[in-house]
Amino acid sequence: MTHCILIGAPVDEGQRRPGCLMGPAAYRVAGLPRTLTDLGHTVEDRGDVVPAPGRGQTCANAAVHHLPETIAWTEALAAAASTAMPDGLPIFMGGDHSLSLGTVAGVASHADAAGRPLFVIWLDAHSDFHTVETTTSGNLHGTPMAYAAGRAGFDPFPPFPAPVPGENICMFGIRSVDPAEHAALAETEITVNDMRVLDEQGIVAPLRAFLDRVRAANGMLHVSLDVDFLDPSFAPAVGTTVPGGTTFREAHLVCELLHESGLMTSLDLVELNPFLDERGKTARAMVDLVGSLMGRKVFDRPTRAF
Ligand SMILES: NC(=[NH2+])NCCC[C@H](N)C(=O)O
Ligand SMILES: [Mn+2]
Ligand SMILES: [Mn+2]
Repeated sequence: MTHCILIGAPVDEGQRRPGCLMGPAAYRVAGLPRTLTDLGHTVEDRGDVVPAPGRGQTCANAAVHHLPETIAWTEALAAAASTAMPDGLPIFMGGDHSLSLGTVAGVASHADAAGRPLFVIWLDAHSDFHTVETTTSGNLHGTPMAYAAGRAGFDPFPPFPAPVPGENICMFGIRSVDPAEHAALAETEITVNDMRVLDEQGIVAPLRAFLDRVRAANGMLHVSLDVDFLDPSFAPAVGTTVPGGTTFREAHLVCELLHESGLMTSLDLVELNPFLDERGKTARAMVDLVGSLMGRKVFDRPTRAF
């Protein structure tokens, strides 16, 4: 039994397709709280985070939009995350992926204070490894992984509290990487399990290899699940669809293995844009995946000893 803390993060400023701000409401309507209580967990809904007004920060990259608002979200969500961590498992209901600038910062400062290493698994079509200086779209939802890894180029932001070492980061499902991200990733120890790796090796071996490392280090594990990790055929409600995503079964297998590991300590659900959905099917698919992440299975089998 886990105490689940729902935190709404209606962030829309990190991209240009309005609608992600409706995400937290869609998760509630699609039955996220009930799914968790049916699995025997307790649920506390802390409502939606409200950021302070933006303070007018600027940067040299003219493409960047909504910088002050995104910094305000980052500060508010980092505070909400570090406050929630000692109380249970925070589940951040987004909101676009720029919300992870804040959630991972808050989780990282908690892990640092607890003296435990933080690991991050990034379930996404994109690497989100731009900085404020390198993004060409100017959409800051393309930057949170670089911020968490401690890349330079985030001057207007608060310094990231305890940068996550590249060895502790695993990207999964990747199939869209911009040239500047590619060059920067090549300089890191980050594991990039792109779709080619998953096509060749399947889900289980690469995921278990990472989870074994988290366990061996007694690490905390932040899971960041972007809707576009999923194939758009069953999860269309996202502004940045990329064909060739994980199938329904592959995505559930990822979630089942994460649950079996018992390692997840915080979760982001990001990029759901209910305005682009078809009768709530993507919201429901995401809620079902959280069910698998939190212990729903078809049959109980003895879990593999890690
Ligand atoms: N969280 C996301 N969906 N990110 C998509 C980023 C796409 C592209 N790399 C950009 O920077 O604009
Ligand atoms: Mn993303
Ligand atoms: Mn993405």
